[in-house]
Amino acid sequence: MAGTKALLTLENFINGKFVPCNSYIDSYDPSTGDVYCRVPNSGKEEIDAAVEAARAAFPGWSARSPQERSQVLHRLADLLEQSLEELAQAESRDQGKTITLARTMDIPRSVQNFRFFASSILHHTSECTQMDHMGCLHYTVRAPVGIAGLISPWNLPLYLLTWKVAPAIAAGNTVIAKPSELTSVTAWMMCKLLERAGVPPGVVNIVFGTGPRVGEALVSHPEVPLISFTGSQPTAERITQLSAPHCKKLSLELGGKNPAIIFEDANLEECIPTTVKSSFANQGEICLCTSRIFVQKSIYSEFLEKFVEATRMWKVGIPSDPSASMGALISKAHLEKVRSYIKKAQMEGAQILCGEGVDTLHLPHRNQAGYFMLPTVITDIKDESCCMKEEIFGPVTCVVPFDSEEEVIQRANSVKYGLAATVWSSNVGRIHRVAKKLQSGLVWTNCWLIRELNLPFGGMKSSGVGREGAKDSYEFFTEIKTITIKH
Ligand SMILES: NC(=O)c1ccc[n+]([C@@H]2O[C@H](COP(=O)([O-])OP(=O)(O)OC[C@H]3O[C@@H](n4cnc5c(N)ncnc54)[C@H](O)[C@@H]3O)[C@@H](O)[C@H]2O)c1
Ligand SMILES: N/C(=C\C=C\C=O)C(=O)O
Repeated sequence: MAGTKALLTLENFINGKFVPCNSYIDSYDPSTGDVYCRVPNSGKEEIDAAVEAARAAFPGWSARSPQERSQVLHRLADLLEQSLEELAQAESRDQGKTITLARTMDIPRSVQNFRFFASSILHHTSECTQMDHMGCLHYTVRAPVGIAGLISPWNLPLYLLTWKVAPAIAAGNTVIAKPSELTSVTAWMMCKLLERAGVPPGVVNIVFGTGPRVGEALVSHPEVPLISFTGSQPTAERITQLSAPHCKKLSLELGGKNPAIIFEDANLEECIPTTVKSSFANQGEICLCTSRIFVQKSIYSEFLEKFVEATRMWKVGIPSDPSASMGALISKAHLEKVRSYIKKAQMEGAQILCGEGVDTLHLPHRNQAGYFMLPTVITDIKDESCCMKEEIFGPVTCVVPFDSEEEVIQRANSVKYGLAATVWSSNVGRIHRVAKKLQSGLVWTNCWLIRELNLPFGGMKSSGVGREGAKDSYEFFTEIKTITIKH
């Protein structure tokens, strides 16, 4: 345990109050490797207190009209926006991402999440059917489920936490959220704004700590009927097991092994910079990042040369450097895991064209122990290699050639995941055909990560269960009832 002097110390937020914890976990600054923060190491006791608060707050909050709840969400969005710079600095320091990404993506999107659900909650309708021959009218009503358990990962901390909190409370639930123990700071900062936004005590409770301890206490609690989880597939398996005895409602947003398919008629001027970004944005730590690039044979050499050149321009720097394209990875353990994949690829005879082990990374003296690595491009690798099958979740991408449309679809689909794919071609017919055949919850063609929040977001196969979005999140965070009136 590090000395506690000058360390930022977080507290749980339960029933509208900050509450200290009996024990704490060290949290590291990824750019230096130094401990800089203490995160509550909560457990069952804290979950019990949060459940009590959420239970007490539920009748009042769920009885408010959608318009009243919407106003509260709008106020929270405004307050987050007023703190944008402070939140961006904190997110960048806590996660290792560049300040530019935190300023332009993470925090603006967190604001947008509240604004979006504040608006969408006002526009849902229900179904009604007539059965005149029986003298009956049938209709549906929806009601909030109750206490929602929300578990989020470390890669887009406030972005993904608010993507769950906003629809859950908009629909009238009360929530207990557990952010990743590796990146808890911005969630704690948001708690400071809740009272001013008009969120009543107990509506949003945030309990910090590790997955096995506080995460499992939340998932196992019999009074939490619903769990919305974003994270890895092995954790999802555990959550599914723990939820099964209670028949909980589950939403699981998991990992990916996302292909980019580049046909010979692709516009390479747009495709190359976008594919560098889709491979290495946020250090490759986005579930939607490209990690398998299939390039049609006739343009393979040209693509590879230009792609490697563009990757070498992708600057790795300290997170606070506004000119950096990539910061530090989340942890020492994760850095080692990512590096181990590169070693395995080398042992299998693959070629590392740039990055780790090939180029030299220059860092300021005080960042030498930070968790940095260069964006790395692997080629001459078999589809069966673990680098082509498993989620690496780091700045590593593999480039391989293909001959035909049919072949590339089969190869792209040959992994257990099915989250996001990109397809590059100027042939509209082909784009529609290929997009339809890919086993992927999301397909971006001639672009990447353009989000339309109204539409379903999520993966198929081992990438998850359920979808998030305006209608999908509303349906998940409510229970439907069919009522029949005989007249
Ligand atoms: N599909 C998506 O939308 C999406 C988005 C972001 C990240 N991800 C995935 O998340 C993973 C990276 O995030 P991670 O390493 O934080 O994932 P993780 O599964 O290790 O942790 C995610 C969250 O679950 C908690 N947790 C861990 N063990 C738990 C347990 N036994 N019970 C309850 N909670 C537990 C963690 O503390 C954390 O809050 C990658 O696989 C990535 O693809 C998916
Ligand atoms: N859930 C979303 C993104 C997930 C990214 C994973 O790392 C979103 O954009 O809504």
